[in-house]
Amino acid sequence: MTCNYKISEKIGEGAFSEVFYAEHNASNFPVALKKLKIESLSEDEMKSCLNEILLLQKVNCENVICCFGGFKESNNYYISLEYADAGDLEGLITMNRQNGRLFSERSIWFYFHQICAGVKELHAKRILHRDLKPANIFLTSKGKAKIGDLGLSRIFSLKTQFAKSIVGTEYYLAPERNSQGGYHFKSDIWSLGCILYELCALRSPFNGEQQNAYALFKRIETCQFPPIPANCYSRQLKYFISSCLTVKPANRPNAEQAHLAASLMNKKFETLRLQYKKQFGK
Ligand SMILES: Nc1ncnc2c1ncn2[C@@H]1O[C@H](COP(=O)(O)OP(=O)(O)OP(=O)(O)O)[C@@H](O)[C@H]1O
Repeated sequence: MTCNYKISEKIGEGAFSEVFYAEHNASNFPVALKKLKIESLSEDEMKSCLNEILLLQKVNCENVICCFGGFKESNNYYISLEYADAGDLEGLITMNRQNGRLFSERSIWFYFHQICAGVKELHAKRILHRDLKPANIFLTSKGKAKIGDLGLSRIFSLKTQFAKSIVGTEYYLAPERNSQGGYHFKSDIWSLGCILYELCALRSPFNGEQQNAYALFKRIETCQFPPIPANCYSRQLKYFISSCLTVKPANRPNAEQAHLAASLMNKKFETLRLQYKKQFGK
């Protein structure tokens, strides 16, 4: 695949890539083109990267950013991804925090059940995300939430962990990541719990004021987090958070169970909304 895209402005940058908005030459179809900083990859990492792209192309789910493929051009390697035109969940959470506005429970389940659908699909394909967090949940103007930045995080994980220990954003890591337990499917479920908590509290559960890495690991290991705002959210929502944020991975739900429960809650709140609209006309 050669470069069939008109590349426009840079829309973002990560530790190992720059991302550009681009349009397919023939169809004008918009994509996010991720240009990998190849110099930061060894030959083996590059090989894993290519394998990963093949794997990602097999994922077909409306709640996961689609990977169209990769190509090399003039010593640069690009990955072509579905373009999300409405920012990411972190941006939305920040906006609510700045405006002093909480998400309604209906919006929380609306986004969260979609995120669970994406994780369910990845886990069904035996793919771990490893870096689920609001910044990696992309949004579209049609109201879709899509999990992005996956797969590559597997290759970059060691390097990224190093990068993150510098900037200190390990708030979403499961306790077993800090021990011999290693990372597995239930670690992604822990991260789901962190995201659900953050949608309610507008801050991550383990993001304490002025804490060092040791204090953070301790809080994660002992599962200490402040309660979500009182009297705003249902018992089921609080239960969902605590079942994901459980130190023993075996006690957390799997992705299928999480998706089922979140979809039922979404349906319940959507029905309530429709009933309200019928009664009051708004
Ligand atoms: N599919 C996409 N659609 C729209 N914007 C995107 C897409 N993918 C990435 N971006 C934008 O590009 C930015 C950088 O993304 P990238 O994946 O390179 O790095 P990151 O995930 O932010 O950081 P790091 O890789 O260091 O963890 C994102 O924050 C986002 O603004």
